[in-house]
Amino acid sequence: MNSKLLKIGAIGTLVGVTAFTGMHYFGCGSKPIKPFTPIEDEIKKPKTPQKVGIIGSGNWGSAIAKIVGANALKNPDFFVEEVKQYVYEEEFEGRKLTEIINEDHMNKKYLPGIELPENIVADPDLISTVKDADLLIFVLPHQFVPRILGTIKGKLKKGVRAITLIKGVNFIDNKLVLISELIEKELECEVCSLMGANVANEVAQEQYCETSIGYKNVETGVLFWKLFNTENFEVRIVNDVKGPEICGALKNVVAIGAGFCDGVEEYGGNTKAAIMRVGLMEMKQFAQMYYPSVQTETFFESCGVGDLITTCFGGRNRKCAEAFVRTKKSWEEIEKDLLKGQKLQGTGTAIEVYEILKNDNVIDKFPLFKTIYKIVQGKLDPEDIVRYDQLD
Ligand SMILES: NC(=O)c1ccc[n+]([C@@H]2O[C@H](COP(=O)([O-])OP(=O)(O)OC[C@H]3O[C@@H](n4cnc5c(N)ncnc54)[C@H](O)[C@@H]3O)[C@@H](O)[C@H]2O)c1
Ligand SMILES: O=P(O)(O)OC[C@H](O)CO
Repeated sequence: MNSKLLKIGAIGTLVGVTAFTGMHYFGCGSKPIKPFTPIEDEIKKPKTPQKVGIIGSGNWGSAIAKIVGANALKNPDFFVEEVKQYVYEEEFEGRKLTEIINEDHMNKKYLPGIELPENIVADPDLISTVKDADLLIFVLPHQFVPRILGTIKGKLKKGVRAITLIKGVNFIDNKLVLISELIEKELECEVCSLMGANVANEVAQEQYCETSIGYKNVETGVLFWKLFNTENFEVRIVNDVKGPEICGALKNVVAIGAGFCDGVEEYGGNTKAAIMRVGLMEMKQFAQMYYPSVQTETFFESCGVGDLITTCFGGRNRKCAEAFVRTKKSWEEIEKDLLKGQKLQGTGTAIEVYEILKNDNVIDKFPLFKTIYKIVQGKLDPEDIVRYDQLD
């Protein structure tokens, strides 16, 4: 990875956007602010150090705990040292997972081999994890979110702010509902999003990468930047919460299509590139159809094209979809065999997205999403992935 080149590019962009966002800490009217990297020395300290709570402790939850724990330790004026992490309790190798994390400082089930900072405290009690938190990080498979929100509703500190790292959407009462919308409605709090080209194991190994934080109020976006940004995990912030979130969910569907492509002998890199290009177009069309405020720039950030590329080459969705073609096993068996307790998100999202589009009578405008859904359901063959525009 030529990180030097990337950094020179980032500095150039910074010089450009600093002029544009010169007033970013003072507010700048209703016009969206272009994506930018905050200037560390200009970041205002919060009145009191903020207590952080993490909800989720899977593969990504653990990788992010490593970053957040280290940044909390490094910035005592901004954050309380102890960071609690809600862990869905289970036994692993004859011990409780919370005990393993707190004694060995490693999540041996979901992120083996990576040391966690000692200020990360695993807690099997959801309420005790969140009740004193000023900043809440949601990082768990999207199917568990409604139950979690029901449990913590009404039990949080006044003024709590949240960020979602969850790549998924909900289909509730025949309507598309984003995770950020669900959190905002249930908890009545401000919500940001963090999405990017971030395969958890690579982030945890401190390989250089970028990510995007979507914010509504710039002060909150900048505070979360401080919590997540590191030398090897470079965050840019975008004045668009929903755009990154929709990209994060939909790229999982395209990744399933890319995996189908990898599983069919006759298809190679060019074929996969075609699926990715059309997938990106459908992602943008979907996002802007449902949320016209989603900005075109968002698709050129790490959360857009960056994440699409990494996920179609190195992600779990891609891997499982390839295995679906090659082994002919069920999705449940593949998830169990290949992911060892981690959760496959793209198949569920392919179904949810299809139901939303079908319900709104616009499914024919999304031929690739429709074809991926049908292959997931066994109604079309994987070879049909390239015939997305010729099928009913
Ligand atoms: N893993 C990655 O590389 C990666 C990177 C970026 C974003 N994401 C996204 O982050 C989110 C979380 O993914 P992850 O990789 O941390 O999780 P994961 O796939 O490792 O999922 C397993 C997690 O689910 C928990 N769980 C199982 N049953 C549960 C239940 N009934 N209630 C509550 N929790 C339960 C497990 O304890 C574990 O923490 C997903 O939306 C994913 O798309 C993942
Ligand atoms: O492994 P996947 O397919 O869930 O993708 C992981 C990340 O979302 C890549 O950014």
